[in-house]
Parts: sequence; structure tokens; C-alpha cells
Amino acid sequence: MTRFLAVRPLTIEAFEPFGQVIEADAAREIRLINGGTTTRFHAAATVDVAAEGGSPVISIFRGKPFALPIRIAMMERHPLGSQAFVPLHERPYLAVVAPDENGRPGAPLAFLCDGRRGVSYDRDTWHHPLLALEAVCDFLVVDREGGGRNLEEADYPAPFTIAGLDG
Ligand SMILES: NC(=O)N[C@@H](O)C(=O)O
Ligand code: NI
Repeated sequence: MTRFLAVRPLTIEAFEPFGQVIEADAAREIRLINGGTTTRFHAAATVDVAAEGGSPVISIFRGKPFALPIRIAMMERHPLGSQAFVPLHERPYLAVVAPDENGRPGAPLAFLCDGRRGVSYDRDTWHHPLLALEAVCDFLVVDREGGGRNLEEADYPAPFTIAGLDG
């Protein structure tokens, strides 16, 4: 029996249990800086990577696009750090997350992200690895460098299928 997974629009409120949406409107504070030539949208997301002596790193992920239907058979989480993805090309991508259920991922939720906003997964939040859509897309990624076990993966007993992107 195929378990279909509907795609929903990314909103700050709906994503809040799993992380933060990175966009100007999500910033806590707006500051005019540099003599008024620049607007700083301050702290649109936080970076939580210090556990067990971790430090923040900035990387580029070049994501190959996934074609529909997309099979969600596993999830992962990073117990020691948050992980943020900001698209550097304005292309859509999917953020698939799940609540924790006794140490395993529960039913996933798939958010369609429009390429103008990033997402930051909270530390220890179940998510699917990067899911770029349409074309190869670079993402700026802020996550943790350091010791300890910062990757936990779990397979679903039966995969979910994303058949379309329109809900
Ligand atoms: N493995 C890795 O660095 N990437 C994943 O954590 C991911 O969420 O894409
Ligand atoms: Ni990850």
C-alpha cells in the first residue's frame, strides 16, 4: 500500500516545531546600518552547534534535483547541532521533517520552499537530507563541526511517496 505524502506551503508557524524559516520577515529586529545604505534583518535564525565543543561552519551543498515521485524512506537528525540551508539559486526545494516518536521519526511533513527562503532545522530534529527540485542548486549550509556523534539515521518501515507538489 503506497503511503502518499502531501506537500504543504512553508510558513513560519507551521515549521516552528521543527525549526526556523530564514527570511527577512522572520528577523527579530530590523536595523538600518552603514549610514542608512543597508538594512540588517537581524537574527533570522539561531545557530545551535556548541554541544560537546562543536563550532559553526559554513559550507556549500550543490544539490542535484529530485524528480517526482520522490520516495521518503529514511530520515536523519543531528543530535548535537542545528543545520540551516539557504538556497543560492532561486529554485524550489523540499524540507521534509518529522516529530520524534520514542526515538524514531513519526509521520513526515513535507514543506515546499520557494527558493527565496531558507530553513534551519533545530538540533535533534528529524529531517530528510537535502531535496533540491527542478535543477542543480547550491545551498549555503550552516551546521556543526566537531567531535561526537552528530548523525542519527532511521529507515521508515514503509516508505512515503511525494507524488506532486501542489498539495
Ligand atoms: N550529510 C550532510 O551533511 N547533509 C545532511 O545532513 C542533510 O541534511 O542534507
Ligand atoms: Ni542533515
